[in-house]
Amino acid sequence: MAIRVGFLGPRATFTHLAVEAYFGNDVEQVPMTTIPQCIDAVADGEIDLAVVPTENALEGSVNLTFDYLIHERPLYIVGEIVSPIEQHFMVHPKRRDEWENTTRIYSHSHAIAQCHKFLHKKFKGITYDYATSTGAAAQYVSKHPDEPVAAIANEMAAKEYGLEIVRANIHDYTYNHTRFAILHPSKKFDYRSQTLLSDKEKTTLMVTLPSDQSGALHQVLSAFTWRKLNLSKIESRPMKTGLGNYFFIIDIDMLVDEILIPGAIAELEALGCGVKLLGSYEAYSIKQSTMQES
Ligand SMILES: O=C(O)C(=O)C[C@]1(C(=O)O)C=C[C@@H](O)C=C1
Repeated sequence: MAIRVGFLGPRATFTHLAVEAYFGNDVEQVPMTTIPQCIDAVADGEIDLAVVPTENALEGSVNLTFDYLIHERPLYIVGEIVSPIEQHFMVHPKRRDEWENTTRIYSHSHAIAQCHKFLHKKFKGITYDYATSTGAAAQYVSKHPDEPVAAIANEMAAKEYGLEIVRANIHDYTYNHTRFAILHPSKKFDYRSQTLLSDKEKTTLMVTLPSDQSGALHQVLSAFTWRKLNLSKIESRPMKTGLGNYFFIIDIDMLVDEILIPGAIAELEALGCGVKLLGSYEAYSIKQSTMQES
């Protein structure tokens, strides 16, 4: 039976592109409407793996993903896909010649945030509507040919939903990439991409600090520093238990070994920190596509 992979759908989202690039035709693709639905489905065993966005180079973390994983349904990260993101402005073909009269722009909040410079210049004061994904926005535009609405989405979405790209590559900065996590209920899932090569090994930890202890974060960092463990990310998120209560997501640039990472974790625990392993996995990168700016 094929592996079932859920992802933030519908078809032709960036998450879907990441799934296609990593898994090819090997798996059964299961589009879901929201990130929590993807996480619930894998936690409940309805699918084997879920692929969800975690971080964008221009807009930062996808907070919903980490918040839902930390507070609601704990799962492990068993792999990571890093994909280039090219945002295009698209309308229904009926509105091809009047696209500049658009009065409503529809997309995922992250996609809109990645294109603020273009939107500010071309559509100052316009209304934005937030969709569950860029693909959902494109699907909506295709079903409402008479509304003066445009979507921001990728090239696959324009093809899938029969839309016309009237401005390509509208994201504010050329280096625009998003990370996607592959999630599973246990620490390891035996699958290797046949199409992409792994280019990095990572371990992600969640760390809570002991309350009211001066220099605690400094001590946490030094547990990694003196072991020469390279950190590629440290980010704080609210615990949702009170103002000023935060946890940290820390990415270490290596797989869990027998000595260094267990030693750092033991040191943090001795300091009174809470430490949880969120995953130890390989990261894979997708190459840039070829669409040029119009
Ligand atoms: O809406 C999509 O197409 C998604 O896959 C989600 C998402 C995100 O959550 O950041 C993924 C990549 C882009 O950065 C924009 C949107």
